[in-house]
Amino acid sequence: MKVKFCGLTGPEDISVANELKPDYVGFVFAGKKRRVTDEQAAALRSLLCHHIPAVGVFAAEPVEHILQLVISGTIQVVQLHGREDKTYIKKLRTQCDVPLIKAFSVADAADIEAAEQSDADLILLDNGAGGTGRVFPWHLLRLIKRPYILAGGLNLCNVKKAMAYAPYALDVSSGIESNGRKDAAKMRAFMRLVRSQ
Ligand SMILES: O=C(O)c1ccccc1N[C@@H]1O[C@H](COP(=O)(O)O)[C@@H](O)[C@H]1O
Repeated sequence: MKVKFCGLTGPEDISVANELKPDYVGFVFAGKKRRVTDEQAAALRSLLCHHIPAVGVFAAEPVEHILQLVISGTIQVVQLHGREDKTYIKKLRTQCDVPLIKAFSVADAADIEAAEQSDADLILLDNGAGGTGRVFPWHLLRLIKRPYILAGGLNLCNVKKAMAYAPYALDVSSGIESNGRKDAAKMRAFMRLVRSQ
């Protein structure tokens, strides 16, 4: 099962990622808590093992900005975490040829249905606006019929249960932090739990 470590902000986080080799790392260009500037993200990308794709996480970002980050090689995958509609996705697709992840906040069966109809390459199921550290009602996952990334409140206590739903990937941010910063011990423990399966 694939793993994405999201919201990396410092060189020390990248060292741990290079050691653990998650399938993706995420740089957040949205919200306040984990937001990085273009320059910070470019510096982090230059330290990151070149086999690990960097995912840019955005919320209703101008397409031109995303394009700049793709062209400069700062990010290799785009994750849309806002209310981007089909027109936005079409515009992005015509201008940049990278895998596209669309996040959906899940509260009920209608949200699952909306996610299933997405034009994105992969859908990501989350609770709320992203980075909240809260889970959504996982029993709704039995309704989903396409591969998905499971996000929202994953941590060392619930990751095994999450894996039983067999998502394409697990995406974790808050659950591998202590005092608002990435915690190397939690990152290692999370990866151990996933890879020991
Ligand atoms: O992490 C953030 O600060 C963030 C801000 C705005 C949009 C998305 C954000 N992160 C995404 O949130 C999920 C899960 O986070 P958590 O494990 O519940 O903290 C993940 O997809 C991040 O990419």
